[in-house]
Amino acid sequence: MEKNAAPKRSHRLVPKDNRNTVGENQVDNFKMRCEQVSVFYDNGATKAINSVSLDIGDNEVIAMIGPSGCGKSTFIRCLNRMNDTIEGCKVDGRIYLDGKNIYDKDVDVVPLRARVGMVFQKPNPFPKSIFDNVAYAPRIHGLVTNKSETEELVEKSLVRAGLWNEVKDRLNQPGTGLSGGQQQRLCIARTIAVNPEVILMDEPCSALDPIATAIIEELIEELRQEYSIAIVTHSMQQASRISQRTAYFHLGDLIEIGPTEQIFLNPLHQLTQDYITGRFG
Ligand SMILES: Nc1ncnc2c1ncn2[C@@H]1O[C@H](COP(=O)(O)OP(=O)(O)OP(=O)(O)O)[C@@H](O)[C@H]1O
Repeated sequence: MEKNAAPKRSHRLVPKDNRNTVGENQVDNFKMRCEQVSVFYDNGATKAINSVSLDIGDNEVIAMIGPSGCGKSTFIRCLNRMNDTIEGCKVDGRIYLDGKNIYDKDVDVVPLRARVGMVFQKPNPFPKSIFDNVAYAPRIHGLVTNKSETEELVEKSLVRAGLWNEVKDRLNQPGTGLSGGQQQRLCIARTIAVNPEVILMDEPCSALDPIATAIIEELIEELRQEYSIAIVTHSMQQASRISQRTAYFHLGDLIEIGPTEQIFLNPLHQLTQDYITGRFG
């Protein structure tokens, strides 16, 4: 597409007042399947997500976009039950990970959050050494039993997060002493150290400069070869650079979902079109 050219349109757009999801919300090779997920805050007084159904595919990056307050973070927090930690928050619907509903009563959230890891907006290393930041969770989950196994896993995770060369000579220094971009890669190393299947990222670059952002984006593309990644981003450029599919949310509704290129070049819904052309957001 020519720079600044208007998206081409070969169809009538679905009107704004129609809040049914348009586009293909399911994929054949899904890792997670969400069915009619609704989320309420304040003991049911506020509905933040309204019956959202979508799949997270194997080895894909799916971007969640939409105006502030539309429910992107609330939605991805459902995928590893992080909303359980918020008092008065209730989640309805079903979310399957490899065929098992993660909201079933017999699901233990500790191993679930290892399988579905999360990287937050603000890098949040533990107040520990770089080494212990990465070693902490594998030790707790019993993935390592001795020093050499731990060293091997820490190195492997830091290599995969693209941080090893920068920190290998100062592993005993505090993680909090790294730059913001390095801290975020440390948090990614910490997440992948427990061998997750899905990685959730909630605006992982919003606190970073453009160079650190570019490094994380390259890393996300590499990680996709091994994991499924769901990322919330405010940056439409970022969504179009790194994701294969995009989900557009508006006031708690999933308005449109589909291949990223289609969402940005040829959206089906008027609300998506308004958002990507900067009419609100
Ligand atoms: N802990 C909470 N308690 C009550 N309401 C909440 C809570 N967290 C979010 N909300 C509300 O739920 C709605 C969705 O918020 P959410 O943070 O998920 O949106 P978002 O799209 O991620 O926003 P942003 O892009 O600004 O981060 C908003 O109306 C918000 O005020």
